Amino acid sequence: MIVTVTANPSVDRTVTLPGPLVRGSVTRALASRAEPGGKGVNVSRAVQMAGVATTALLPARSGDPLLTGLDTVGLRYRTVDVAADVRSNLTVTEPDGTTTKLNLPGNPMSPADLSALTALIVESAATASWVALCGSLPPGVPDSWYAEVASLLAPLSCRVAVDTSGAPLTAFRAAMPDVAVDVIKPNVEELCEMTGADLDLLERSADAGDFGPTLDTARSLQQFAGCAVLATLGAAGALLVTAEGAWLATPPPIVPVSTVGAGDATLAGYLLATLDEATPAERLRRAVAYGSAAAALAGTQPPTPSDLALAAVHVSEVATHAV
Ligand SMILES: O=P(O)(O)OC[C@@]1(O)O[C@H](CO)[C@@H](O)[C@@H]1O
Repeated sequence: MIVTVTANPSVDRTVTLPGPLVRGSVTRALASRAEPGGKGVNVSRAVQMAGVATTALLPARSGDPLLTGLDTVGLRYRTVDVAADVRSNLTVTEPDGTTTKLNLPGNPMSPADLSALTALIVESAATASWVALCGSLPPGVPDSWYAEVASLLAPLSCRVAVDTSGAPLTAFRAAMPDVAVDVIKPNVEELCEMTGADLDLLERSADAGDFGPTLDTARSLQQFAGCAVLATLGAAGALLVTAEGAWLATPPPIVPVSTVGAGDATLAGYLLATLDEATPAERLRRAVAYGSAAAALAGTQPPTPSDLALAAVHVSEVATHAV
């Protein structure tokens, strides 16, 4: 059972444009779609499509359109009943796959609702092999909350994954290595936020085909935090650094349609592969196959196993040096 936590879920509205987005003008859009979203929800949806048991934990009032969406796709969830509607996040996609996202802060969460969500996580974790803590935190939730939850989960037998950004990520970084998790999934910007590495340098090197500085940065985070680091590299793929080694994976060429949820699919692929006791290289292969399959789908759709081009993902073991 993979349990996901989305403290700040969303209804994802995607608008498809016929051409490039022109700021300050009226554009006649081609189509729109609305889907249940939020990072943990997306992870759960991909896990569910793979036929593996999953429960998404989230705050939402009974009857919320997000829950109606989850009922439609048959995703199992447990909620803390809150007063306000779940936020809507807007995505605008252009024909070349350029994806622009406008995310709202979410509704303030009361201390009582937060305590109820924390208790629900601990209760659900008792039967979980993984608990994935995903996404931003709504107003009212302290930035340190993920670290608190991870500490509560530490004595349990479940493994813990963290995928967040901004202030909650900074707070989580400050709590490490005392607060231990099993895997953390930063993108390159987040990797730099966590390590103080020079984003410009990493990006310039990557553009020149040299992932060495990114790998070394991920190694230093892995050594500091003691957990696996699954770092996403956008269209270039992802890398995995563990105590045993480091691997770089590049995806097959795809026609990008919407990158929303690609990172969540990547995490889902990684978690699913661990349930099969796959080697680190194969975990990374599955992660990258999931991420690139998600980017080729419209809106926030989760990929299914039949969407994966596993054999076309190139995985190689690479050397790293701590920085
Ligand atoms: O505002 P957050 O919590 O950082 O991200 C929320 C979000 O952008 O993440 C998912 C894609 O990863 C979307 O379903 C959702 O709209």
